[in-house]
Amino acid sequence: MVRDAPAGAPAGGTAHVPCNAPAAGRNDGLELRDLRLDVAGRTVVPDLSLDVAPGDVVGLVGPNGCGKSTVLKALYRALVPSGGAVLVDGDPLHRMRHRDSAARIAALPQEERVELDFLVAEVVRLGAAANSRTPREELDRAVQDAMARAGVQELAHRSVLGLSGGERQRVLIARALAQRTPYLLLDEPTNHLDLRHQTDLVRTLRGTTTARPAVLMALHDLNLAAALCDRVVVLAAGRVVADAPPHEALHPDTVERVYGVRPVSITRPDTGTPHLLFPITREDPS
Ligand SMILES: Nc1ncnc2c1ncn2[C@@H]1O[C@H](COP(=O)(O)OP(=O)(O)OP(=O)(O)O)[C@@H](O)[C@H]1O
Repeated sequence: MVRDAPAGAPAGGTAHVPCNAPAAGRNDGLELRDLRLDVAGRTVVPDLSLDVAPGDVVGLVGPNGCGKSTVLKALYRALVPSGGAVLVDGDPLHRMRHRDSAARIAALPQEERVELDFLVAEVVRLGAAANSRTPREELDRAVQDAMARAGVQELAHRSVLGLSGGERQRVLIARALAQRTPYLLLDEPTNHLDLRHQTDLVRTLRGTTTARPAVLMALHDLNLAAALCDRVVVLAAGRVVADAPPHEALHPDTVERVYGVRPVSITRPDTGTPHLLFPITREDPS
């Protein structure tokens, strides 16, 4: 893997504190154009194009090893593409200074290790400070607001080293939100989260606001993807198999083709929306 530079601290935008507007004043979204991504001498993503419109919540799903995290790493600049380009509101991401891209894109990497003996509030502040476009007098408010949205206010004065897996994940989500960027990348954001905190995260990401950040996130739970996302992109072996609204992208035929498991689609009695059931049984289905 070619490393571009430290990924930088993550961040995001909030319902109460609007995310910062695009630096160039344009609002074209995130555009991945003919992206080729090589990892350890192997092409993991041969030729990928997709868009994330401002304010959209887009899910990236697919089997283990299909390239979800690799795509996100290229977008948060932990990996330099071997071909193609990423445009952020019309500007080439990989030609920007890191301080400029940190004002536009925040990230929650997968399973990030936190090894420094920092207090929770200090970690969240790293996210707020990573965005040079946030005025200094706004930093405290960005930190408090992000901690409230991620439900970590009571942990503010605890060391991150002593937290449970789910608590640590929420702190890293708060750090991403505190960056107040117009684009937010999340790699498996519900990892380690219990049911209530998963529900809270859905509310946080879907909160009604005109300044909501656009989100691109890798997810394993297809029903969560359907509930959360405006669009779902299904990847298989680094290629886009479907890119459509959830009920279309997650059609049982597509799921079976990509995962080798056929779900049953039912209609949820409470919401009237489709819900996939998977045949996990003790019987051998063959
Ligand atoms: N550091 C590395 N060295 C060698 N191969 C790597 C490295 N990182 C990723 N890969 C390979 O790249 C491919 C894509 O990995 P990636 O992490 O993007 O998959 P993913 O879709 O996010 O998978 P998962 O659902 O398991 O998280 C996999 O085959 C993986 O083994």
